[in-house]
This record gives sequence, C-alpha cells and structure tokens, in this order.
Amino acid sequence: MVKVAVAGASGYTGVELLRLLVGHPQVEICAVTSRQHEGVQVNKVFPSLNGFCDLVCEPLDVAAIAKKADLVFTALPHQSAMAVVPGFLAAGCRVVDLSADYRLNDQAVYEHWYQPHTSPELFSEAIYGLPERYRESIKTARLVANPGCYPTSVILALAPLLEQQLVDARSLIIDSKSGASGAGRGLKEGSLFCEVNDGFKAYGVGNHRHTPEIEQELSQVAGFEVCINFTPHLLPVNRGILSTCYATLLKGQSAAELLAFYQQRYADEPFVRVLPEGELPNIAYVRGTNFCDIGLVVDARTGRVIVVSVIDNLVKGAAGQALHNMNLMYGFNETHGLGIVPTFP
Ligand SMILES: NC(=O)C1=CN([C@@H]2O[C@H](COP(=O)(O)OP(=O)(O)OC[C@H]3O[C@@H](n4cnc5c(N)ncnc54)[C@H](OP(=O)(O)O)[C@@H]3O)[C@@H](O)[C@H]2O)C=CC1
Ligand SMILES: CC(=O)N[C@@H](CCC(=O)OP(=O)(O)O)C(=O)O
Repeated sequence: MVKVAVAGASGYTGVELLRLLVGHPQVEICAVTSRQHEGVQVNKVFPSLNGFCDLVCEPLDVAAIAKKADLVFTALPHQSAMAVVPGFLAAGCRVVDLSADYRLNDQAVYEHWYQPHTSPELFSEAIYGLPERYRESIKTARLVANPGCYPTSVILALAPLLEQQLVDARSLIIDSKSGASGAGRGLKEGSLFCEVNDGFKAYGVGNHRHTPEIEQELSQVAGFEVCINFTPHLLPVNRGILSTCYATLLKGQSAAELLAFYQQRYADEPFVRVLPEGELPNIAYVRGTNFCDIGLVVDARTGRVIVVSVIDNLVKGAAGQALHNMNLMYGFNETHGLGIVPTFP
C-alpha cells in the first residue's frame, strides 16, 4: 500500500483525484488539505464522496503531511505549489505536481510566462509526466510535473506526425476548446454561469501560458525548435477539451497511411484510442475517464492534415494522468484506479 496525500483537496482536480484514488486497490489516502475548509470532512465539502472518503481537511503543513505520506499530489495553483514541493522532497516524499511550476525546463521561459521561480534547481530533476513519452523516466522520478490539460491533448495529437517527420513543423495551428472546470473552483467573474453558459469565446489568443509548454514538448519530439499558433476557447460545458490541430503534409500521405502510423505509435498505450478512418472524436465519449481519443482527416485541396483529439480535462488532463504517473512510480498495473467506462449520455 502506498500512502498518499492530496494537497488542494477542495479544488476540482483535488476532488477528482479523490474520486479515482478511493477505487485504487493499492492506495491509502492519509491526508487531504484545504485552508478554507480546515477541520471539515472532505465529504462535507463534496457530498459526492459520501461513503468513500471522510478525512478531515487539514492545513498545508509540509512536515505534518510528510510524516504520514509516501507520495503527495500537489493539486495547487502554480506559485503555491513551488512553495511546498521542495519541502516535501526534502522530507523524503515523492511528488506529483499538477501545477505548471515544474513543467518547463528553462527558468527564463518560466519567468517570462509566469512569475519568478523559487526552486529552479528542481527543473532538471522534474520529469514531464506524459506517460506516452516519458514512461521509463517517470518510473524512478522523485518529482513528476503533471502536464497541462491543453498540452496533453495537443502533444498526443501531433507527436506521431512530428516523430515521423510527416509535416512541416512551422505550419502548426492549434485550436482548443475547454470546459469551464479547466479554470478551477475558485470564485472568478469569468466562471459565473451567465458568463459561460450560452456563449463561446476565444481567450489568451497569441499569449496563453500553455504555448511554451506545448512548444517545449513538440520541439523535443521534432528535434528542433517548433513555434505554434495556439488559440484556446471556453466551452459552455463542465468538462472536456477538444483540440483541432492543422499541419501541412510534407509527402502527401493519405488519411489511411497516417492513421496506420497513429495505430502503431499508440498500440501499447492503454489510454489512447485512435479512431478508424471516417470517425472523429467527441468529448462526450471520454467523460470521466483517462482516455484520449484521436481522429484525423486529410484535406487534399490544402495539403493539410487536421487532427482532432479529445480528453476530459480533469482526468487525462489532470487527476487521471497524475494517478497513471503514480502507478508507474510504484510499479503498479498502469490501469489500476482508471479502468472506467465513460459516462454517456
Ligand atoms: N482544472 C483543470 O482542468 C486542471 C488544472 N490543473 C492545475 O492543477 C492545479 C489545481 O487546479 P484546480 O483543482 O482546477 O484548482 P482549484 O482552484 O479548483 O483548487 C485549488 C486548490 O488549492 C488550494 N489552494 C489554493 N491556493 C492555495 C495556497 N496558496 N496554499 C495552499 N492551498 C491553496 C485550494 O483550497 P483552499 O483555498 O481551501 O486552500 C484548492 O483546494 C492548478 O495548478 C491547475 O492549474 C492542471 C490541469 C487541468
Ligand atoms: C478553461 C480554463 O480557464 N483553462 C485554464 C487552463 C487549465 C489549467 O489548469 O492549466 P494548468 O494545468 O497549466 O494550470 C486556463 O486557460 O488557464
């Protein structure tokens, strides 16, 4: 049994972690934290957990939590995560950090897109927690930087094309749409019902902070620096991300040929489902699960391939991927705690 703590249990990714962890046969949840709900049982904060988890929320006291936990999931906002992650590591815990604080490997790039960093010395140690690319390094990592939700959907969609050098890496245009839970549970005007429901908008155009994360990882795949256009949109749904990725083909492959590459690339991946020719994914068919569904079309008129991927932002985009990483770190079956069929309708 591995003893795990969830720091930030009163947030959306925190409650999603608890939902998945309570069904994991090799995990004991030993602590949950929240400042606003200190002293309150977490199932009072989220009645969905009634009968599954009744731990009392405690303050984020690094020493006290490190005494109980082998692994800590830090489901905290960026900047708050870096305030505690070094302490957990120093106390002997392993950490899966769901924030953006350790995803970028260049301090200057991080500080350009975020704010000053207080533990950049950990950048070289942190492993980017995308199992489909870094499975072996994750197994022995002390610190896993769980990928961002948009980057997860985009990297999985485009990596096979770049790995095989099938597209012009300067031609990448990415349009992503996210449900409102991507913005977290904190109170903000932009997350109010009337601001999100019945509307649809682009935001962060040309300057969203996931741009350097996507570029870093696609550059790793391509072997040279990749520069993208990335436009996120806010969808009036609770969960789900759909990314539409456009790239110019170099050798005019057909959709069938490209899909064969994707099938081969992801053949052994338990959570990537490549759809047959003629089918495109829908966020409704991955809801609540760790799946990433991918489909594609070739537009012969423009010579471009259009790849569409979907994930649940709270699962493959956050808590599910974090749990997958934990399974790798402890040598557990990769699908334990994640063998869920999507809820539809
Ligand atoms: N939502 C999503 O789809 C995704 C989110 N992420 C990332 O995961 C992290 C968590 O996101 P999410 O769950 O959505 O966020 P929420 O805002 O829903 O939750 C944040 C949690 O952190 C706690 N918290 C906030 N500030 C502090 C602080 N200074 N010190 C200690 N605890 C704090 C909050 O509880 P309290 O205020 O009670 O202490 C709450 O439990 C973020 O970094 C986010 O960007 C990553 C991928 C997807
Ligand atoms: C809809 C929405 O607001 N989404 C968030 C991104 C989600 C997220 O949590 O990003 P990190 O994992 O990098 O923290 C945003 O655009 O900032």
